[in-house]
Amino acid sequence: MIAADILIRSDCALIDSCRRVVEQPHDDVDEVDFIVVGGGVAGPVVAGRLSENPNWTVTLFESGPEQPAAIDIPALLSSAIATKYDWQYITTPQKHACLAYGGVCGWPRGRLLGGTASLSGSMYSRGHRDVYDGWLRDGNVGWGYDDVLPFFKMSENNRDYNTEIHGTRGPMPVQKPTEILPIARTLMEAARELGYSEMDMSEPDPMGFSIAQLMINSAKVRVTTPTAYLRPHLRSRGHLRVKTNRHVTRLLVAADRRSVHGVEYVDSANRTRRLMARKEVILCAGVIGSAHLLMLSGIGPAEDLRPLGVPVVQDLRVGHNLQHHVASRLGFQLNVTHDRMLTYEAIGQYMKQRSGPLSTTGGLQVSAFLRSDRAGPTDPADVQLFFDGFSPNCAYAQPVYGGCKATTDLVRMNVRPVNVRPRSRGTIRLASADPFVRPRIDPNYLATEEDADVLVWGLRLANDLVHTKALQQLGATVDRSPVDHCNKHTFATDPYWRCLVRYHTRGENHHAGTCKMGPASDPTAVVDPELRVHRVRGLRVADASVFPTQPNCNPIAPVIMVAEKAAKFIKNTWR
Ligand SMILES: Cc1cc2nc3c(=O)[nH]c(=O)nc-3n(C[C@H](O)[C@H](O)[C@H](O)COP(=O)(O)OP(=O)(O)OC[C@H]3O[C@@H](n4cnc5c(N)ncnc54)[C@H](O)[C@@H]3O)c2cc1C
Repeated sequence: MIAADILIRSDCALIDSCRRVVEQPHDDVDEVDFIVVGGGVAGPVVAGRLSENPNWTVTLFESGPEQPAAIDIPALLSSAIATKYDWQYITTPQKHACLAYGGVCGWPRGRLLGGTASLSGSMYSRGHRDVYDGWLRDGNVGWGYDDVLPFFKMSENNRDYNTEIHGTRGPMPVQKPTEILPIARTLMEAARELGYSEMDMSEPDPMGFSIAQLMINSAKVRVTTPTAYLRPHLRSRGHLRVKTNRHVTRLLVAADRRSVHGVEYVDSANRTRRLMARKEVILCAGVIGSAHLLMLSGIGPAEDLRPLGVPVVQDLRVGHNLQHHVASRLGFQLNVTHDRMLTYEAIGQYMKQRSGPLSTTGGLQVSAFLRSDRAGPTDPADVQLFFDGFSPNCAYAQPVYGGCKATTDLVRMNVRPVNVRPRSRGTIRLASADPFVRPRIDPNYLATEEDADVLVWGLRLANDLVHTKALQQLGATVDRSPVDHCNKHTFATDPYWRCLVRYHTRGENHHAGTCKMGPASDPTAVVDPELRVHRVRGLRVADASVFPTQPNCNPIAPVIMVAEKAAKFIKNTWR
């Protein structure tokens, strides 16, 4: 990755390497209008939009550093996982899942500009319209599908579709890969054989298979929100400041406990500092970070905060309602030799022609939204499928994808069924009043039998896919090598799949819900439908933590939509 980073930085036309944030060692102001905490997906959107008003001063704090430029190369999408750019969270031991790993599953989360999207597959999808209509039914006025659609379109510059549901003038480029790999065509053929049709993953009721649209530009460079919303303005907007390597440790709450007027943070020289906000603080620190900061500041469940000596500002259900898509996987092998190696030639080919092994996301070019046998005939999809493999060897990090061995052997792939409408709910709880002690993350995976059933259905389908004529022509064979704990069951029977999902569980990196949005009448709500923290002035939350129920899709597009709406609310409040 270092070689790729150096080369890519030498080409400013290719990538934003010449407009990267330069770290400022000193902070010279004590007060601004708006403080945005977290430079992941949502933070750059909020900061970028607020700074459109030249009269407002805006500071964005990000705990981690700038993105290394090489992360934007499609095939290196997950290369920062398990590095210093990853918070590397782990769950508490689970009773019903992750059993092959002592009940503990890993949670990669980005600690750098671009946040977790910097580690992501860049897939663009929005989820079923009923998810948003459900938010509206629960009292979130202004959040039904017809209300949120304009905010999806506002951010989108779709280069494949110019229809009424897509935007074509927003800052985020969205398109299918220009070079579709033969394996992606084969997977689509396999899906057709099983009777599935092709869809646009952003339809209001997405169902079927698709060559996924990505947040990628025509130069085959992945685009995250700092690139789209911040970097173009860093030079021209002196009132917008992006401060990397600044970890916010708590909110500054007024003596009457009814308003927030700034933040305390630790800078890269380990100095504790304060910045005051004349107007608002907006938390965009993600499902873990935003909940953690609220609880450290006394906004959270009183019964958890008091024993830790944290004075209670507001007793709100922060950290509850944690939702997480959950997955398992079926491995298979193709009778095809691995030709997608991570070499200097591959880097050269990418730099000169934007082609070759580095230019694509491999098997992740294909995805699917499907109804399992647990879903009703008109229900939203409850299964999403991903395909791992056909990426340069070792471009993915070890802990997530199970080891890395440079090889020219036969290609190995995974089909990954994901339960995207899990019923189980978990918690994030404060473990200490010390801001550097991580909170306790309990996703409570597969607490209901229905959640496991959905994955069992997904594994059966994965097995059927591998046995289609299309994949058999490539000599596909399912990996039956012994799987710890499940060998006592006959392969491909329901007891075997049931064992696999509970032992070889994987969190699917899509988290939500720890600062739930809901009206004042909802005792579990943390923010109101304008994203203001209930009963606390000057404080909003805008990121995946506010989703009352998780969209049944990849969450980056819904997070951007939330951030666009947040900016609109704030502009309306202070105009
Ligand atoms: C491997 C992987 C693949 C994925 N693939 C896809 C995909 O293809 N498509 C898709 O739509 N989604 C994907 N996702 C999910 C997606 O990346 C997340 O849902 C999304 O990034 C959440 O956005 P956010 O703004 O809520 O949080 P984040 O992106 O996590 O941003 C939070 C930011 O806040 C910072 N922060 C936290 N605490 C503090 C603090 N105290 N002070 C200062 N800064 C702080 C963090 O460092 C981080 O930069 C993937 C995730 C992973 C891990």
